[in-house]
Amino acid sequence: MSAAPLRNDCFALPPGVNWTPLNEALERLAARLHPVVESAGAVALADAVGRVLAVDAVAQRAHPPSSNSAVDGYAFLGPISEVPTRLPLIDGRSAAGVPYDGTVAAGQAIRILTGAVMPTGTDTVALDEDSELVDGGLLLRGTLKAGANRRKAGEDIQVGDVIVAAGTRLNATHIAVLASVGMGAVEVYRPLRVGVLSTGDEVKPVGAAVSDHQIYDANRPMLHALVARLGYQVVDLGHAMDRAEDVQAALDRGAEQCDLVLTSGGISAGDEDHVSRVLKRDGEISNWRIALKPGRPLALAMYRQTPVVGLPGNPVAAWVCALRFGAPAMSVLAGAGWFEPTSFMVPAAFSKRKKPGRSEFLRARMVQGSAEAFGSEGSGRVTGLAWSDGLVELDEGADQIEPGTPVRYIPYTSFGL
Ligand SMILES: Nc1nc2c(c(=O)[nH]1)N[C@H]1C(S)=C(S)[C@@H](COP(=O)(O)OP(=O)(O)OC[C@H]3O[C@@H](n4cnc5c(N)ncnc54)[C@H](O)[C@@H]3O)O[C@H]1N2
Ligand code: MOO
Repeated sequence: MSAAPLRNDCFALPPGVNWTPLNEALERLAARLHPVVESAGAVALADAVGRVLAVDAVAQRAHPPSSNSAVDGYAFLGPISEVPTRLPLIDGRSAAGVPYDGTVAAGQAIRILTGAVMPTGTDTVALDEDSELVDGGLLLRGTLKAGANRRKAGEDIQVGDVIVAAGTRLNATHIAVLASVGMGAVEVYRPLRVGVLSTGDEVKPVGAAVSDHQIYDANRPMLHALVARLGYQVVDLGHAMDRAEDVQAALDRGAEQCDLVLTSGGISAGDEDHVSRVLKRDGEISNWRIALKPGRPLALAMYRQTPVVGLPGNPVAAWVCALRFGAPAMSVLAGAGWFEPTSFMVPAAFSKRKKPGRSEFLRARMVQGSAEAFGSEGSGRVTGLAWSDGLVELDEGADQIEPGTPVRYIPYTSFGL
């Protein structure tokens, strides 16, 4: 079954909306999107990491499947309330994978190893370290509650439990849970196909011969790496010159091959901003004027039924917008739902005067519990990207930041990186 496409007017702004606060813009975007991928059927667990679960995974087996010992020691019927207590040891033992198939009478004990099934008649285990063996019997000098050191059957997972919910992007921890109940395959969505397009007459691909008036394309490799790391299928739409035909041809390919297209550059109101122009002419574009630095010019458009996120050309602005808007948007389209990145209030290790009335993102990194900010806020300074391990998000109201002022730090890992 194929998923419904987004509506053409899905990014339209209400009349009269001018500068939109960041949080409002994010809420509005979250509300406009829905999943566009369909189930890809079952994939083997070994191939499932990074994929998004399409249906709830329901346990067909309990975990643990039977009561077993958490420790190496001696099993018997508890409790032990009077000390010292002597219990005769029976001949036999229960080991992991080799259960004891007899019954242990009340008042007797049996050797047991970690992970071994509790023999019939036992419910309690004394640790080796708390046990003394005297004349072939077990001598206990401490009391023990009934059930001590025993893991009950099904205490972790019961048959019928939803162990991983639909919409979860599977990581190693989910794989462990699924494997623990023997699920060898899971039903996942097909990966989201994300097109990446660079624009601009001055932009040349890495490897090309360049003159001083030209720059290497940093955004496309950056966005490729980001999209791939987030678990999506990258579709390289290449680079378009500042000509409507070029941009249109690239967007046409994007609309045919992708669920979403990320472009960079050419979206402000300049003479050569052909991305905006083509999207306006042949699609439905909405220039979201977000009260945000960097990343003011963010264009959201529908082009031949395909959403297009027009990122600013400056690499730092493209990065910030791709993370803060792009990553949660792609997550919704891919079936994994919108997310707000986990953030931490930490003391600033820097001073800054900020214009109130807009949100700002600084490239930041944590050093000894405080957030340092990159020395320059220039949106073309790519070195600050690699220097940083996250962003500091300053809200609209913030004005003067001093060392020690609490600021919101968002590690890059919070975006799924
Ligand atoms: N009069 C105004 N001019 C500008 C404004 C404004 O509000 N009024 N905003 C500035 C801001 S902020 C940004 S960000 C840029 C955004 O403009 P575009 O998205 O149209 O981007 P371009 O003009 O095409 O490029 C901006 C900058 O980035 C470089 N670039 C572009 N693509 C790449 C790439 N793939 N790899 C590396 N660098 C790239 C490009 O050479 C420019 O230097 O507009 C400002 N102007
Ligand atoms: O989006 Mo622009 O970079 O604010 O630098």
